[in-house]
Amino acid sequence: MSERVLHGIGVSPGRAYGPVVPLATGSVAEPGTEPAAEPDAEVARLAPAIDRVVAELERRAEAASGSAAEVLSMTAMMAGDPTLLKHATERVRGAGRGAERAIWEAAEGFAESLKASGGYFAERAADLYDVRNRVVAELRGVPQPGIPTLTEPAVLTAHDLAPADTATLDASKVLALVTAEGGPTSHTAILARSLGIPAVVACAGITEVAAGERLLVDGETGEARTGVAAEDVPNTTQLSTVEFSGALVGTVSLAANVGEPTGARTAGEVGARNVGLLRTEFLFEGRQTAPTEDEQAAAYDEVLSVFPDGRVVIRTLDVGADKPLAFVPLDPSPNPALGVRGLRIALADPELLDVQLAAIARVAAGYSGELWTMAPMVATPEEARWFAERARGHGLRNVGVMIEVPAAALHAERILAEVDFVSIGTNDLAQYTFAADRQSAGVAALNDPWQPALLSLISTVGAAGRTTGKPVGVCGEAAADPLLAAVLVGLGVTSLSMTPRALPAVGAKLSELDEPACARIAAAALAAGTAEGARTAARGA
Ligand SMILES: C=C(OP(=O)(O)O)C(=O)O
Ligand SMILES: [Mg+2]
Repeated sequence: MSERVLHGIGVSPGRAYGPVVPLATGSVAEPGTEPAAEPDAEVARLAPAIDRVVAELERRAEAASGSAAEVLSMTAMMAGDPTLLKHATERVRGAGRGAERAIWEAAEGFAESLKASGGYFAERAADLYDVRNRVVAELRGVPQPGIPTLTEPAVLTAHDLAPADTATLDASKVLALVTAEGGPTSHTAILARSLGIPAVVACAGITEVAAGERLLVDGETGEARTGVAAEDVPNTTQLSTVEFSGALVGTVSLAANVGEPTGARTAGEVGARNVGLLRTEFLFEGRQTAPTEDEQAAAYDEVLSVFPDGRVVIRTLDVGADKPLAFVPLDPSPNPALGVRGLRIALADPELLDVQLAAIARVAAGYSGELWTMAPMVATPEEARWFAERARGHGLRNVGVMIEVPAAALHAERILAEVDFVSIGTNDLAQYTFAADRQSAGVAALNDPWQPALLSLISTVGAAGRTTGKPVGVCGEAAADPLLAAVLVGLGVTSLSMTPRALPAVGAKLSELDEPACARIAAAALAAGTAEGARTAARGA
């Protein structure tokens, strides 16, 4: 077992160790150029094969959610683009190609022009090759390519991953992804980050690593190492629970994001002792009437019982025109992210909020830990005061708001004068800062939490926390990136809440660092001009 280090670009943080399963997806044999005997018959085969591919991709999009669904819908649109069929048809009629060869060449032509455009467009070429391979498989009457069902946890390696494959990965079995192609804004990278799977792209030589060989992958440094014996694997990759010893972690509280009671149990199993964000939408969605105070109290109690001595931050309802509820009358908004959502619903009709606050106050009274309550989508100090008065009126203490609108970040100090704490939602703060829909893969690079402008706003909020002596949390996806977590601490953030599976890696990273180190790393990232530059500068510092 020789030790070899392969270098790529780390695009989704975390370390993993396990056996390699190479993917042969995409390796559809190239069709020959022999002339078609009956051009009309060949042309007639094209449209139905393309339609079946579009249908399959749409089916997968419906089964997926979030950015995975978005990516799959985009690929389905690419497949259904009439120009693809038109160019393939021309190749049958003009050059006498068979249907398989015709679609192959038509897709190749498009892929070449995408590659020539560079950047984001070049990375879409992988999507187009996936479409091509699927259509060829359909024409041959064989199953469309896809990821095999994994029987044990494995590191998946591939030349490149098709979005349709990445989107349907079983995150519980895939330890890490390593591809020879791709870039930081490729779909593989976007989806791996959203699934919390460590990933390395542009890793030359990875396809030569044999099936079954053990690979140690670092999604932050971009290293993939072969020949490492299990007993030599650094501790962090073996952590199954949140354990850390360093001084810094003691001063920064780490917590889990939870979206429902089963999520609370999973968080408890990996050792989380606090919940920094309990999303309460699960109680309200898919029903005809609002949940009663009793129903809500029972659900909150179930979550609290997993963290008897911890701190749980409950966020009040955060829905809007994008996720309408049967019992909340809302005007259909042409631009739902900018419409009536989050606290704005409560401002228009406080009844729903009052029932929720009453339920929270009831469980707070019997809870042995600390229960904090916060409101989403707050834009002004006035709104923060309105919420705080209402929550305190129900007897709640520790009342805060989320900072996810740039206006709130800019006036964080005035907001902190009204409430006991704030928690930064970096997912929405990025979306509103860059005017870039967080659901849209097409603008994912702008929603990169390393963007220096986003870091500037977080720094304003961190400074406000230091001035007022009040806690500043981060509960967006940014907190789950170990190096970025260090930046956030350096910017003045005092608690980090994240998907439970990220806790061991973030805990391990912070335990290596002290406050001056975090401050240095943060200063380096803040001074950078681009997200990539901020990553590189932070790593260097
Ligand atoms: C944590 C956040 O809230 P959500 O993802 O639920 O909008 C956020 O916006 O960063
Ligand atoms: Mg949000």
